[in-house]
Parts: sequence; structure tokens; C-alpha cells
Amino acid sequence: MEVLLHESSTATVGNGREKTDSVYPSKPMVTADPEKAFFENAKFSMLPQRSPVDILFENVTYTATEGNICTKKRQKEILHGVNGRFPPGQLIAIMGPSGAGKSTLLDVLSGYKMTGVGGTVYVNGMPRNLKSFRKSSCYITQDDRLQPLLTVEENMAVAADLKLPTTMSRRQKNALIDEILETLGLMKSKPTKASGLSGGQRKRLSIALELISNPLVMFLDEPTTGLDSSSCSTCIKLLKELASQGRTIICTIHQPSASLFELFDLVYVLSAGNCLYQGSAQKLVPFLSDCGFPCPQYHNPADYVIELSCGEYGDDKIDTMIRATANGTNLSYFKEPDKLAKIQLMRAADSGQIEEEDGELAATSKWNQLKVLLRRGYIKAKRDTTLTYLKIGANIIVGAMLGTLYFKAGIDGSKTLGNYNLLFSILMHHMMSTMMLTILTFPSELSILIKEHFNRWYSLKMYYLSVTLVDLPLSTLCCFLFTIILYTMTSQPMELLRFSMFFLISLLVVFVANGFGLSIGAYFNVVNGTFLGPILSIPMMMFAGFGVRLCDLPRYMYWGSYISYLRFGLEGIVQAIYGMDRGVVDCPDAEMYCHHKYVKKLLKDVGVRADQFDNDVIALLLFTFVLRITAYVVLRYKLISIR
Ligand SMILES: Nc1ncnc2c1ncn2[C@@H]1O[C@H](COP(=O)(O)OP(=O)(O)OP(=O)(O)O)[C@@H](O)[C@H]1O
Repeated sequence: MEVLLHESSTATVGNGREKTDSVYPSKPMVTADPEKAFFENAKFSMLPQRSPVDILFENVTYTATEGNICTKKRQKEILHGVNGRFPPGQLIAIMGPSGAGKSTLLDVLSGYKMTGVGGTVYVNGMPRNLKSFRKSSCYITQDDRLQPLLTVEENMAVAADLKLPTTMSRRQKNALIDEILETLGLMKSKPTKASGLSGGQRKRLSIALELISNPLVMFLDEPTTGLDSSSCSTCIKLLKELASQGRTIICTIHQPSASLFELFDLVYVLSAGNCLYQGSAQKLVPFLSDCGFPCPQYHNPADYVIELSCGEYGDDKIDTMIRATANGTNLSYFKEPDKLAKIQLMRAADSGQIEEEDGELAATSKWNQLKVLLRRGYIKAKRDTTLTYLKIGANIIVGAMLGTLYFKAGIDGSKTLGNYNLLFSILMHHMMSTMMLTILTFPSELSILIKEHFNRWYSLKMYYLSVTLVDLPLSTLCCFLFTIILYTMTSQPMELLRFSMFFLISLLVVFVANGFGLSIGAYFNVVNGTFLGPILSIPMMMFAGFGVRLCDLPRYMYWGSYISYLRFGLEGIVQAIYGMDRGVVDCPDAEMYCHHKYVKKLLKDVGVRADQFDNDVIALLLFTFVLRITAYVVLRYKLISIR
């Protein structure tokens, strides 16, 4: 592979990559080789230059499976053996009516979809090695999945820290970020939060984030959807410029205007999973004439071909076009078909097993990924009014409300039963508030995770670890505030040991509830999650030993008490307040009969053991561990299953 040389000196940085000393390299040397010419205008030239990517696909099929475990499964073929050639340095449009299979073809070519895919995709003549292909490509989804609370500059800095070698200095990274933002017209928006950007700016930021790793192939799903005509034109012109630098840029597009259509180098028209046309935008009109249905004068050829592919002029015309393009194998309508050197395809059968490339997909070390994700997590937590301020506020308010309701109940022998009820209410508060907030907020993170993980920003393990670690201080703070308010207002025993035990059990219940919420939020959407979370919490309450004492549970249902983490929470928190031979809780009035002033009597009546504190802590730790692992496995499964 030949590498374009620049006059500015180069040095080797981590894993053998080359960098230039200057962020803005001086004029590149003119090369005789036309292939190198792709890079001669490259702006982001401080990054390693690799050979351009020529994509060819043969007989590509995609079969989706419909139905679920309750209904009969049905196979549905969406792509019917399509073929095509996407040379480098071109801006390619995949066009077609709604439901034609444009996004599906994009998903298959990018490697986003792997199950149900047939046929072969060749990269520079070799059957695609997905791991190395993903390293040189990126996928920009239709919905801009950006971190809304981070500014443009912060979003870019996170992407740079995750995608560029750690050996690059901050100054170099900042210079590269500025260069990209300048090119994409986002310099003025640097301090703006992503949530405050317009549709066009969001789209450009999505592109800018991926440009940091200088991908050779860019897949964009409907980059112009939701943009006005001027933003559409800016976006497509920008993509054209990026393509002219040697990248292969493939995007799906619904129905471009005549002026936009002309900007595309190559057009690939799909109808119901078949290729109707493949060739240059300019040759579409001659192709239609050759097929026998010329484009009417003053008619946008893009509109006309979409009308044809919808079957508005008859299904026979669709069949004629499929035959004329031989479902994508006919390359004669390319701009310069003769110059399309027939690449020597190495058949999968000839090459034997395609060797998977070793090494990690992410560009930086796990430690660096964790560091960057933690930093991003803390910025988000600082600015997130729902997750942070609402959580803190809710804990203070609920703590004060319960404190008022059970004021001084902890030292009142006439209110010990009420105090016992309070202990259960505390656990309920920790369980429901933590679990529901996680179920409500985590799914919104998922779409960003899917995009960033597919584009190799980080490994799932590091992401998950960062989510866990970022949540830790905030959950601890909220739980501490709640405990201190409630503990003092209700006059629980002012002993450090009892307070610590009380706080420890509360905190462990928060951690378990968080793991429970994550396991649900990792798989289910907000609607299903908010239904399922409380439903699954009912057995936890049923078997906690509150209301129905554990000793009164039917023998065949006793197993339920082992799956209820509230049971261990209740035992533990009761031990903190009434354990360790507390003896008698004084009655406020000596004349008054206080039935439960003797702690032993209370414990006997409510049927809660208060001599198992260590076991309760171990059980809650086990619950925390198992649920955290479960949430990770569910998340991994989710990432695999959508592909
Ligand atoms: N997982 C799936 N299960 C069932 N049908 C599917 C699945 N994925 C895609 N399809 C169907 O395949 C067809 C093509 O879908 P695709 O999203 O690729 O279309 P499209 O051309 O991108 O449409 P649009 O422009 O409206 O986004 C549609 O009819 C869609 O319903």
C-alpha cells in the first residue's frame, strides 16, 4: 500500500502510525500515481493515510425474521440478490421509494447487520474482513445520536480522546478539532450545547465526530431528512468535498431535488429489494431512454425514476430496468466504465477462511476509554437536572416528609410498630425511586451507546464500568442526605454504629435497585420498562416478611423470600435499629400502656429476625453483583441481537 508523503516531517506514533509535526501540513507532494490523487486535497492529513476503499458486492440478500416466541416465525426476504460497485472518491446515493430496502442495504454493506445476510461483499477485491473494515469505516445514523448536554467542543473532545492515539498532544487534537469544525462550518457553535443546535448543525456535528478518525468509508442513513433545502445542499456539498478527498461516501436519500441529484457521482436505485439502476447521475436519462421510457422534458430525473420504481407506470417497467442493470452487475452506465479496472476478486472459496484481524476494535486503551467516559459522565451528571438535581431534591423532600410524619417515633415506646412501618417505607423509597429513575433514563442512553459502540469509540465493558462508577457518588450522596434527615427527625438511636449499619443497608438496597433497573432498562423501552419494573417489584414486597410474616408463609412459597432483596434489607435495617440488645424503648407517659416498648416483643410480633446482619449484608452484596452482571449480559445480548 502506498502512502502519500507530505513535505512536513513525519514521525511514528503509537502502533506504528504516522503523524506530521504540523497540524496544518504544507502542500502535499504531487504524486504521479492517480490513485494517490484521491488524497492530494486531504485536509485532515495529520492522520494516517491508507489506500482508498473500493466496495463490490455480489448477490447480496437479506432475510428478516418476523414474529416472536408467541407467534409463528416467518422469514421475509428484503434484498433479492443485489449486486453493485462503489468505487472510492465518489459520493454515492442509494435511492428508492419508502420500503425499497435502502437502509437495509446500507446496514448490510456497513456490517451493521450480520444475521440473515447472504452474498459477498468485497473490499479492494478481497472478501470483506469485518473487523478491519469497521476500523476504516463509520456509520452515521438518520437520527443524530449526540450527547445533548455536552457542547460541540466537548462532544468533539470526547470523540478525539477516544478515537485518536493517546500519544497525540492536546494541542494537536484541538487543532484537528478546529480544522474539522472550520470545514463543517461549526466554529461559531463550539460553545453551544448539542441540544441547542439546529437540525443541519446536528447533522454536521454527527459527521464531524466521525471525521476525527479520518474514515475511508462513510455510511450515512438519510443525511438530508428533516433539513431545509439550503441545509440539504450544504450537507451534500460537504459530503462531496469529503468524497473528493478519496473517501467512499455512501448515503441513502429519498427523493433529491434536481440540483442535489446532480451533485452525486453515482446513483444506485432500489425498488422492493432489487437494483433498478446503477451508474452516474448524468447517465440516468440515457439509461431510461435505452430502456424505452425516456424521462419527460423538464422532469427531474430523480423524481421520474422514483415514480417508475414505485410502479406508477406499471410493474413491467420495473422488470425491464432490473433486467437492463442485471440487478446491479451492469457497470456500463458509470461515468468512465473503461477506467473501472476490473478488480481481481479473490473468491471466498479460493482464499479459504478469511482471517480475522487480531486486536481491539477501539482505537485507545481500555484505561483511556474509562478515563474519558468517566469525565464525560461527570460533566453530564453535573448538568443533568433530571438525573442529578431531581434525584437530590426528591431524596431531601421525601426524607423531610417521612421525618415529619414519624417525628421522634424512634424514641417513643408507643410508636415502635409505626417506626417499624417507617423502616419498610424507607426501603420502598430507595427501591422505587432508584429503579424507576434508571428505567426511565437508561433507554435514552442506549441509542447513543449503539452508535458509538458500533463506530468503535469504546468497548462495552468500559462503558458499563463508567456508568456504574459515575452513578456511585451521586447515589451515595442522595442516600446519605435522605438518611441523615430522616434519622435525626425521627430520633433513631444516636449511636455511630447503629447509624452506620442503617446507612449501609439503605445504600445496598439502592445499589440492588439500580442493578434491577439497569437489567430492565437495558432490554425494554421506557413504556414496557415502567410497566415491568413495578410488576416485578411486587414479589419483592410480598416475600419481604412485611404484612405476611416469613414464618406464616406457606412452606411451598418460602423460596420466594430468598429472591426478595427487600427481605434482607428489612432484616438488616431492623437489626440496625432494634438489634444488639436494645432492650426497652421508653414510653412518653409512664401511665400509658405501651405494648411494643419491649423490643423483643416487637420483633416476635412482626416475625423479623434481627440477628442476621452479616448474612443480610452478604446477601445484598450478592444481589448487587448478580444484577450488575445480568444487566451487562442483557446489554451485550441487546447489542448483538439488533445486528
Ligand atoms: N427486521 C425486519 N423485520 C421485518 N421487516 C423488515 C425488517 N427490517 C426491514 N424490514 C422491511 O424491509 C423493507 C425495507 O426496509 P428499509 O428500512 O430498508 O426501507 P427503506 O428503503 O430504507 O425505507 P425508508 O426510506 O422508508 O426508510 C420494509 O418493508 C421494512 O418493513
